[in-house]
Amino acid sequence: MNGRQGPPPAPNISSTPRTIPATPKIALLPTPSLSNGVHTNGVTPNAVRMPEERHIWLVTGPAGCGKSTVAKFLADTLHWPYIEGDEYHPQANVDKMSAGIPLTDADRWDWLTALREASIQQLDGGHPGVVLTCSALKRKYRDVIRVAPYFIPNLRLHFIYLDAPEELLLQRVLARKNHYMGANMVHSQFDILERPTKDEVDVLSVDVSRPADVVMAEALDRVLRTISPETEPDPRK
Ligand SMILES: Nc1ncnc2c1ncn2[C@@H]1O[C@H](COP(=O)(O)OP(=O)(O)O)[C@@H](O)[C@H]1O
Ligand SMILES: O=C(O)[C@H](O)[C@@H](O)[C@H](O)[C@H](O)COP(=O)(O)O
Repeated sequence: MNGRQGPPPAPNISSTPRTIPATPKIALLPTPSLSNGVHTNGVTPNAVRMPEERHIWLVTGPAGCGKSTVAKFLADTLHWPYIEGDEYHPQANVDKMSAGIPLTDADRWDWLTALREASIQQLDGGHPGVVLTCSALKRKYRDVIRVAPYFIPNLRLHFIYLDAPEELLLQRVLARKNHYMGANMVHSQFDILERPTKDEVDVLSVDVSRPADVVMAEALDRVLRTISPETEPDPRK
């Protein structure tokens, strides 16, 4: 985010074959039988109308992995709101990080719930999806965000984990200026990092040791492949 040395080049996505979903639509579900099995002289209840799926895409990984870079690109391309996690820290957290002191679990809980609530608010406002950045270094932090579907019907939560070795991210943070996260914080993040495990099936992992345009194009492609089923015409209509 702040202090980036100019944005990386926009990726070449002209070959991306998928259609970008626009606004949420209402899906018609098959007409159900009444729960007591009674059919009313051939008259069936009106089709049940359910909102189509909505999405939170959470871009995760340690400082310098490219969360802001990738998330802004996804949000711009999909025309979805973008929530920059760094902007939701209370001042006390920012002061701590600026002084090179790693946050504790206790420092992070309110921040994580604030990010979850901000995402829900955007979806409540009518957006079909939202892109959020948050390092979400531990599984239990990701689990805080995983509560979101409790509050929003038909919400699907997805993580994009931006994967790169510590030495590479250290170089990127060293080159980044004017950000409260100094390079001295990178090691502490890797110290506590719990990489998403295979059973976290809502996580896509992207290798970010490649150039930014390649990374952004791959992230977009994988997002579109994940959400595209509901953009295809519903054969029941
Ligand atoms: N794939 C990449 N290759 C090279 N530099 C990158 C890449 N992705 C991001 N950067 C640069 O690395 C720095 C950190 O990226 P940023 O998006 O701020 O990461 P984060 O939000 O995860 O801390 C920025 O200067 C950014 O321009
Ligand atoms: O751009 C960055 O350097 C990171 O995104 C960074 O700002 C940070 O990771 C968190 O906002 C702090 O919280 P954590 O210590 O939980 O990562």
